[in-house]
Amino acid sequence: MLARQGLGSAPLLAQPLLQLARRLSQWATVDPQKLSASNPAACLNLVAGSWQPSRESRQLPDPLTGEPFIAVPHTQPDEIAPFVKSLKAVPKTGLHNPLKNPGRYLLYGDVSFKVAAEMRKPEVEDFFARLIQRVAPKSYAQALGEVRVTRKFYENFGGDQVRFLARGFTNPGDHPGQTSSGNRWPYGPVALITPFNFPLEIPALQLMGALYMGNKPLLHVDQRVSIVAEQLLRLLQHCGMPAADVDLLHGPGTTMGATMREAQPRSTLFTGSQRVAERLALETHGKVFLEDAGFDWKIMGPDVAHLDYVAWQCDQDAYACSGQKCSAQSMLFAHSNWVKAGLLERMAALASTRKLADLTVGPVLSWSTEAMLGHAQRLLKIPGAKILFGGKPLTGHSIPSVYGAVQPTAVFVPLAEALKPEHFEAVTTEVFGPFQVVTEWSDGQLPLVLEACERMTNHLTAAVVSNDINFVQHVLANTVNGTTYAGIRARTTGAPQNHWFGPAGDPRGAGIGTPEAIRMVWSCHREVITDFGPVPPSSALAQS
Ligand SMILES: NC(=O)c1ccc[n+]([C@@H]2O[C@H](COP(=O)([O-])OP(=O)(O)OC[C@H]3O[C@@H](n4cnc5c(N)ncnc54)[C@H](O)[C@@H]3O)[C@@H](O)[C@H]2O)c1
Repeated sequence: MLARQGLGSAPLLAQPLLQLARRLSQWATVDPQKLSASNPAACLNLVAGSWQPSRESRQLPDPLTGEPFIAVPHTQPDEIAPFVKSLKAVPKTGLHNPLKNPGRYLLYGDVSFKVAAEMRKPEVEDFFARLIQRVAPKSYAQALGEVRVTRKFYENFGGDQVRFLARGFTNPGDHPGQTSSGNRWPYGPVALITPFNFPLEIPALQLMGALYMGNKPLLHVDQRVSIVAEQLLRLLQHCGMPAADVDLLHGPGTTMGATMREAQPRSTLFTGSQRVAERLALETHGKVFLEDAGFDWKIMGPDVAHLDYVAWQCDQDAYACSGQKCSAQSMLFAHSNWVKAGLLERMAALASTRKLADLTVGPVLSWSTEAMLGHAQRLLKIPGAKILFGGKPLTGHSIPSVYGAVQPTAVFVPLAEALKPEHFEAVTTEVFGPFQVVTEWSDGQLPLVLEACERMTNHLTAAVVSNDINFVQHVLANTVNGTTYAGIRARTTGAPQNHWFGPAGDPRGAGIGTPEAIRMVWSCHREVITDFGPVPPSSALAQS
């Protein structure tokens, strides 16, 4: 019942229209509206251009009702040989590079154009938004936002834009006939691993970057949501992508790990937890780009303005998608002027309007209810700590117990206590759910706030909320987060496709979304020095 309510929060397209769209487009193999225990979906692996089942399937529970509704291949390590063979067959020079098969740059410009056109159709947009909602429940607005950002990315790389990604440069040489040129070269066989929280956007943007630059990726998406990536691949094939350009491995992460150990991809992009990131960094001997944990902070300066807007942005940043964004606001440093102005009460009021019925709060896929409430209790042992709002389980639902369900929660911890070594680790632990830590600072305490930022280990997104240019510049000058928003409208979440998104301060840090991110993650620099002569006379040759 809840599932129906949540998913029905946007106007439903008439069923006949959806069916017509499905018939016309001829690529989708599931109907997100109809997925249920009596009508389960079945996923398939893709290897060397062919869709294949695995020996066993895993029955995934509907995150809102617990009913099994999707059978996904549970590929085991003794079934990975075809994936290893497929990746090993790829040369280091890739499927294309600036000197080989350049027509494929144009092919991918064309594929991107067609995918964008498909995604512009209301029924296709709705298809992906609802499929996302079924496996990673979030409000319709959030799911639709994910689809639209993805579509805009495809729009950005239509036409000649893929070819321009591989743009190089030349420098004059030392003598006639010599020039040097820098080229963007692919790695060839590569791996791409993505988590559950953005089932369409993260796989789509990183996958295309890999393909655009001439690599052949082995894609693995968290098994609980990989049905979305499979449907995306079917759409890509429909729009002209050669079927053998990508392999898709459904199954446990450990099977992907085993495949990588055997196939030895020449580069890997991993998005997910810090635990798995560090493991892969060791296993790949450092040949990995990382988008890992996000413990994201927001510092509010002394200048209070636009209280309603700023409170709304805080609520969005901390609790949209039930806090399951790597960019979610994990810690808020509010200047006492904001606290006096009533910011925290407004945030509490906004959080109280979130409800399961429209999925503005919903299941948490990687933290249980007990773990989140246990973490709150741990924080409450810190002197002066208190619950500002939330801190209780959601009630009246059928979310299976493997998933978490808590109210949007904020725990206040005094700044001086948060900084103590015995508390700092707990205070700065990323809870991947609707959970944030709030603290307050006063005039003269900015060095303590900046000390907290200096001691944190992850530097993904950050926000400096102020229109005081000197204050903003001081905070920016003394922090490193890779995606930092500054100004009274600063946020931590909602990265669109028009700017770089990724961590900083770690040489393994990856990026997503922009031409620079694609070039950095999915290609390497190759310098070619041409030296065709004329050759100087023998009399001019001196030994050195
Ligand atoms: N920095 C970013 O851009 C970004 C974006 C989204 C999520 N995240 C982070 O992801 C985390 C949430 O996701 P999670 O906890 O489900 O991540 P996770 O690390 O458990 O899983 C991520 C992916 O890794 C795979 N995996 C697991 N073990 C593996 C192994 N041994 N070898 C190869 N692959 C393996 C999983 O199947 C999944 O596809 C949060 O910490 C969040 O901040 C980061």
